[in-house]
Amino acid sequence: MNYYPLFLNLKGRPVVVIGGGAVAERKTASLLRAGAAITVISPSFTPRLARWEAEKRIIAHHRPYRRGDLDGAALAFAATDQPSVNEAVAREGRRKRIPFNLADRSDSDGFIVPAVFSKGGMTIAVSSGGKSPALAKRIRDYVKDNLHPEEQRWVELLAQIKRILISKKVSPPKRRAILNRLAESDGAILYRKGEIQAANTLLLKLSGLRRTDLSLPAVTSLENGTTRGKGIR
Ligand SMILES: C[C@@]1(CC(=O)O)C2=NC(=C\c3[nH]c(c(CCC(=O)O)c3CC(=O)O)Cc3[nH]c(c(CC(=O)O)c3CCC(=O)O)/C=C3\N/C(=C\2)[C@@H](CCC(=O)O)[C@]3(C)CC(=O)O)/[C@H]1CCC(=O)O
Ligand SMILES: NC(=O)c1ccc[n+]([C@@H]2O[C@H](COP(=O)([O-])OP(=O)(O)OC[C@H]3O[C@@H](n4cnc5c(N)ncnc54)[C@H](O)[C@@H]3O)[C@@H](O)[C@H]2O)c1
Repeated sequence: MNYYPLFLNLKGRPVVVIGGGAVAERKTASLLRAGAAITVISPSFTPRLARWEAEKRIIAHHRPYRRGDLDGAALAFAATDQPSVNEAVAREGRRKRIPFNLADRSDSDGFIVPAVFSKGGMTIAVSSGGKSPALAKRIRDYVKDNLHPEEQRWVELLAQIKRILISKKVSPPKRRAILNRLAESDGAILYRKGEIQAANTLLLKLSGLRRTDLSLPAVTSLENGTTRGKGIR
């Protein structure tokens, strides 16, 4: 199945999780990271879910799912060990046009959740489309292990440059060309090796910006990290 990948802003949005076991706990953990307003409904809860309830990080209803539980939800997750209950949640989602996730199906007509790694401004999401979640997890771990911390600084730097180019009203095609050139360059590798001067020269050359344009905190903060040298001036 070719699912459509996207990144949702769930900050403050109501999300319902049906089930209180290991899988519900994992889905809830990632929903908490996204800042969703989470209600978990289940007769039993893992210790971690119970702790989140005690800490008021989630709302918990200690009872089985019943029709109507999805009312007002932006998203719903069915993660019980009862296929008939999960299917009932899906039916309610379909009827009310609330996107739903079925944890016990690999060919869901709802949405599926990828294996995710997120740090700094970069998120890596890997999906096998339901074929092998274990493999998606392994590939995510491989990318994670090979993503150098300097890459995360590089993202911040490119974000700064993008904002400067927009504020200077550089035309969109020119902006795109500059930012693609920078993303494809060896800049991150040079910073990683501590070759700050060479990296700065490359960055200024490719961006077409002047040194004075880049006297921004996120850029100069390169001086404070693992890299040595004088940073950008
Ligand atoms: C990525 C991750 C995200 C998350 O859940 O947060 C996720 N599963 C993870 C782990 C994992 N899941 C399973 C194993 C055991 C090994 C294996 O089976 O491979 C492991 C590995 C482990 O536990 O170590 C078993 C399993 N999973 C599903 C079924 C039903 C079925 O296949 O029929 C069964 C059989 C149940 C049974 O045997 O009864 C179904 C789904 N699991 C998905 C996502 C969606 C597809 C994503 C995709 O393919 O891209 C989908 C379709 C629906 C959904 O849940 O969204 C998360 C990584 C967590 C992390 O980040 O570390
Ligand atoms: N998607 C995945 O990543 C993945 C991974 C492993 C297993 N699974 C599937 O997900 C299911 C759940 O896995 P688990 O390890 O969390 O199981 P679990 O046994 O730890 O938890 C099941 C939870 O469902 C709750 N529940 C049972 N009936 C309910 C009802 N009527 N209303 C609300 N909650 C109810 C139980 O109280 C319990 O909290 C498995 O049966 C399996 O099919 C999915």
